[in-house]
Amino acid sequence: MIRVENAAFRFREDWVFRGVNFTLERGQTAAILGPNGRGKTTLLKSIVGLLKLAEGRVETHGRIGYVAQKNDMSFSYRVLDIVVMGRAAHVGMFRTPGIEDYQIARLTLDRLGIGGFADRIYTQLSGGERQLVMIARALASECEILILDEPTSALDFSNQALILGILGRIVSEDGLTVLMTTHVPQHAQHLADTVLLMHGPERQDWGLAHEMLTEARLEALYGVPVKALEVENHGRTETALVPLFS
Ligand SMILES: Nc1ncnc2c1ncn2[C@@H]1O[C@H](COP(=O)(O)OP(=O)(O)OP(=O)(O)O)[C@@H](O)[C@H]1O
Repeated sequence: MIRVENAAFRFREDWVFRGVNFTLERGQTAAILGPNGRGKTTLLKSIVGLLKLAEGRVETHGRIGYVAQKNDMSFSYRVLDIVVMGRAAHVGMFRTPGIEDYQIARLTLDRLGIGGFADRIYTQLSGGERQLVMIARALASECEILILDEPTSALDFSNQALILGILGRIVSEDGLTVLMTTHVPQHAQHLADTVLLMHGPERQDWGLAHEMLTEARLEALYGVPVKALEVENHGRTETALVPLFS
């Protein structure tokens, strides 16, 4: 569970956001959308405790796994060792990871379909491959809350589908609570129960995904026309949200 009450943050005198309120229940998924620079990353960092709110409070129940937007690790670690780092909370101080930690790390890589990366050097992977490894590291921590900052931004269509599928599965199978940012309304529509639209420092709209992800609300958010098109997907009728560029 994540509860955010009256949260506000500022860099020097500039408010990034004020009066953010929402409660994300255990086992639910929420997506945060908004134009660049509206404070999505800052809000996530405030929730995981990397930044301190100027006002308000955050309450979380359960271990948090956090996947940051940028993961420019410069050390030439093996992928398996990076994923094992996700086990830190289970390993304890002044101890080294054991066989079970390595087994869990390997199983997590397999679950993401990247078991073959285990012995590769992280810095030699592509941006999308690194993103998958960072998600594996967070999942290996056996977290109860997974917080992801644009988890699909560097991924091709096939890996977007893979990650959306995995996130959907871990919510239904493991009961994880997931909070993610995205610039793709379609991804929010696919995964999220609830959505936070960050318009600007004083305006954030929180509500059920189908109430937030509408043509009118997305047009107001991004300032470009958005069309909701009905499409067939595996026998189901879905709405595809498409921005129109002039
Ligand atoms: N360390 C910092 N010092 C001062 N201002 C900052 C700092 N980090 C971020 N900001 C500013 O805070 C605002 C919010 O940034 P943030 O990265 O949270 O936005 P975002 O919505 O995640 O953007 P994007 O979609 O581009 O990732 C921006 O105006 C940014 O310039």
